[in-house]
Amino acid sequence: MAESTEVRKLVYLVTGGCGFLGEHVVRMLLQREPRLSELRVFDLHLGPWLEELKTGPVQVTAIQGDVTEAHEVAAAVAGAHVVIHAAGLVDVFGRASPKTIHEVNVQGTKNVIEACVQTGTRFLVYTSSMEVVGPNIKGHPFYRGNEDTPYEAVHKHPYPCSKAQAERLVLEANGREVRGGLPLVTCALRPTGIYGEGHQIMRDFYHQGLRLGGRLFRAIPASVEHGRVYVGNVAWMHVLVARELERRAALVGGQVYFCYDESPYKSYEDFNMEFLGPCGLRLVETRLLAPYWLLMLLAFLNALLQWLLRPLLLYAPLLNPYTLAMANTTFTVSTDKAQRHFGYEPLFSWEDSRTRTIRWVRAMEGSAQ
Ligand SMILES: NC(=O)c1ccc[n+]([C@@H]2O[C@H](COP(=O)([O-])OP(=O)(O)OC[C@H]3O[C@@H](n4cnc5c(N)ncnc54)[C@H](O)[C@@H]3O)[C@@H](O)[C@H]2O)c1
Ligand SMILES: CC(C)[C@@H](O)CC[C@@H](C)[C@H]1CC[C@H]2[C@@H]3[C@H](O)C=C4C[C@@H](O)CC[C@]4(C)[C@H]3CC[C@]12C
Repeated sequence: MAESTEVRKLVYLVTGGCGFLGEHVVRMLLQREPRLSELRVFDLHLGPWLEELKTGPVQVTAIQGDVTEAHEVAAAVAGAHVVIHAAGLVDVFGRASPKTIHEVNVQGTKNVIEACVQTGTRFLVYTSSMEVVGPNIKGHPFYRGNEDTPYEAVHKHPYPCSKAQAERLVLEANGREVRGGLPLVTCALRPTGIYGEGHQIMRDFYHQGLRLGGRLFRAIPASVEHGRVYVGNVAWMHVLVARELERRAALVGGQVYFCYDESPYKSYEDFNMEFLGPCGLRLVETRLLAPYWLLMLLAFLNALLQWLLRPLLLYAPLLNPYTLAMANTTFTVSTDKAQRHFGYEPLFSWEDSRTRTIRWVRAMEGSAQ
């Protein structure tokens, strides 16, 4: 941890700083980056909780803005030493159009890169995703793979396509000359499925279970492993790599890093039950009730219903052909690249991550009663 006597001179910008991950990154920076003089939080939707952060030694500047608007991004980036670009449209449920997903995730990232080049900001950390790699459209498993594991990363869904395009733009921008003549240093972090306080999908599963009398019905075999990572450790990896980008530019610049921790390798549903079980929900085995062909039929019916109802209302259930295929394909990582390159070690143990997440779900339970 950097010395607390260090001079406060750095300006950081976090785009998407009011999102699930973004809020944890903002709070982690305020706790663990003593060189901060100003922290700019840029988001389409600012959270009221930002106000409570304005009483500390770091100037917290809330900026309501849209990453698809180049001038708004340039104004927010100007004068920043480091940009952590976490803003994005995370949609695999058909809520947003493919065009909008592309505009936010790809054009928005282009705007951030160009703003760094035009204003002279040299360090850019991009929040990419495991989905840049897979699971691919062929359902090929990726079992305990690393950044160099060969894998046919072919996608059709707008979200993984947009994340892959954006990541490529960020990595290709590494080394570009920025205003002032020095090179831009970029890297991309690929978290697996993030969980923890504020995870909307976990909230959706919890409320679905409450509606079904405390039961959730298994749709995925327990044997299918899905990588998960605690949000606090994802935030910590962002803070750490942002700190090391300058000192280790030659090694870290232009690199990608999977982001995971000691969270156990389990199926998506079994992993969720680590938190929902202690909060009173039960996972009902449905091997005989819901064969895979029936789940596929239900998923396609959901997609058809979504299309039919779209002129009237947004129908976006958890189960659709894409989410079923994703959940049904093993995708786990095992790598020490981030540890070797910039000393990443999870800040939160599995036990601590689990306890914190259960505490959060229980707090929801209190609000749901
Ligand atoms: N949640 C996960 O499991 C996961 C896993 C890997 C990577 N990621 C990536 O992490 C990042 C954050 O994801 P999250 O889960 O916190 O999602 P989130 O939706 O909670 O946060 C995204 C934030 O970006 C903001 N945003 C959206 N469009 C914007 C725009 N046009 N201009 C400015 N701000 C905009 C949203 O308001 C939100 O606050 C995303 O880039 C996502 O692809 C998420
Ligand atoms: C209804 C059942 C089939 C249920 O098991 C569906 C689960 C499904 C909603 C999730 C299964 C895998 C999740 C994705 C994965 O964790 C990685 C992701 C990448 C990240 O960048 C964004 C979130 C996500 C796409 C995540 C979304 C929910 C799942 C599809």
